[in-house]
Amino acid sequence: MSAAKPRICVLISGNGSNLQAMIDAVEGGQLNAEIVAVISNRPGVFGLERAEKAGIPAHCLDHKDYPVRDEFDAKLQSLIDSVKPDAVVLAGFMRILTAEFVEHFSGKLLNIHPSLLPKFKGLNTHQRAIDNGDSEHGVSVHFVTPELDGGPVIIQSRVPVFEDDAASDLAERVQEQERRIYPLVLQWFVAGRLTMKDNKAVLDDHILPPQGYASE
Ligand SMILES: Nc1nc2c(c(=O)[nH]1)N[C@@H](CN(C=O)c1ccc(C(=O)N[C@@H](CCC(=O)O)C(=O)O)cc1)CN2
Ligand SMILES: NCC(=O)N[C@@H]1O[C@H](COP(=O)([O-])[O-])[C@@H](O)[C@H]1O
Repeated sequence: MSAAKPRICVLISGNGSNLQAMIDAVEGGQLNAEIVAVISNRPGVFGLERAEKAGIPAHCLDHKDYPVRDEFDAKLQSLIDSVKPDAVVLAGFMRILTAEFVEHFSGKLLNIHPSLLPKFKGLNTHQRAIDNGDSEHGVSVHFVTPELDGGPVIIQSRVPVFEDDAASDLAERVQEQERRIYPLVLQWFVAGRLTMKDNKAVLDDHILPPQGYASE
């Protein structure tokens, strides 16, 4: 009998391009895990269709049904616990999570953020980089902590910003890197090579620098 694979629960809010990269990596053998559930806080998003097409249980927990943030997070936590994940992966998930929720999943809660953290925490990162006149931008994968986008960075990938870039152009360039690095990080995690210790990201027993592992 084959050993059970590490279990990943993915949280989304929209298109699901990062989810699709994970699905493709599982199906292609680059990610040795099982995506056991996809949960969206918004109904009718394409990411839910991607999950259903891949035969993955897809759930919508509409945050609009829970005006109180703590109640939404408690319901979300209970749903996630029911699938017994080894990793909880935020992939375009657009809700700020309460400290209680984050602590409950501490050390196995990851996020991908479309900026070179600590620059541009929060939203609208591509337009902010353009407005700031930056010549370089990128993406960070990090462990999630209660501080919004403040968790220890695991890896970053950089892209150029061109003078005639619109935010959509830059987003496309960044998302090409996202699709490359997130499955890689998840494989590190499910293989037991990546952990969070004392609010630091540790890969193969080496504490990673603030910018994380330097991706080519
Ligand atoms: N406690 C934490 N929660 C979350 C983190 C985190 O690091 N700590 N990462 C974010 C992901 N994220 C950026 O990568 C992010 C998501 C959402 C928001 C935000 O302002 N959300 C608003 C609603 C916005 C909307 O619905 O369009 C809100 O929750 O009120 C900022 C950054 C995930 N959560
Ligand atoms: N603050 C979180 C955030 O902005 N996440 C960003 O949402 C986009 C859509 O993701 P998706 O195509 O995987 O749904 C991605 O670029 C991701 O970095």
